[in-house]
Amino acid sequence: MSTDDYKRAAAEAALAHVQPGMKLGLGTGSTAALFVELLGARVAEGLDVVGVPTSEATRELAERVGVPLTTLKDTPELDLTVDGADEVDPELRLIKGGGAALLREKIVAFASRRMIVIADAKKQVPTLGAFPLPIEVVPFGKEATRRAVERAAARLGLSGKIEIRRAEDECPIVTDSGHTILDGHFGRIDRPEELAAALSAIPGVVEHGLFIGLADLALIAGPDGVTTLEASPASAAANARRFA
Ligand SMILES: O=C(CO)[C@H](O)[C@H](O)COP(=O)(O)O
Repeated sequence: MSTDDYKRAAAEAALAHVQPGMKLGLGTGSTAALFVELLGARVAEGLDVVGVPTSEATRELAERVGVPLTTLKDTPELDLTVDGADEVDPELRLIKGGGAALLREKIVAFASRRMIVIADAKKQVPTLGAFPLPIEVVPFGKEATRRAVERAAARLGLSGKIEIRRAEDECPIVTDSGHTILDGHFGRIDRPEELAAALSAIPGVVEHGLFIGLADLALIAGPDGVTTLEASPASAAANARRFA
């Protein structure tokens, strides 16, 4: 089976968690796109759900395959978000943002009672950081912000280039919310919580791609089938407290 087959298997497994009447967060990326397509087929068969897309790309896809959409303005609390990830560690901490949608992805995940991550087995890692960490920054002062990120990372013993993500024409890419992405090539992030806090404290950093305490379940598809990883009871309880 190919990686795409595994992505599809993970997306199919997530469909089993969708109940009629649910308000869903719809992730971004190739794996999440497969989920949206499968969801569209179920909607065509009569499934009644509504979704909030985490990017313009997902909005366009959902419209094309017939998934009814809403907004966080009209539907500020969601039942379940299904999204992909660039890396998943054993504690269900994630790196996301390879598709530059991390800001909306995190807002939507945070507005959801549950988040299910769908991924092929290559995304499963013992320690986060081999995938460059996306950091969304305001374009104003981006070089100063890049240097501040570099210093904050160095204080945590992290080195490695921090690069402005560029399109093929060499211009900085622009996210759906009009921001720039920095990619931190840290190699290994031993203390993601500390890095997350340090990044969040930098003016100009809008959001970072460390998703900690958001995922409740990961459905990881590989040669041995789909493996289900669950968040620790403490993490699940912290997630639930968001709506208490
Ligand atoms: O975070 C993301 C987009 O911002 C994606 O979920 C992540 O990049 C995984 O994408 P794919 O399923 O294509 O491997």
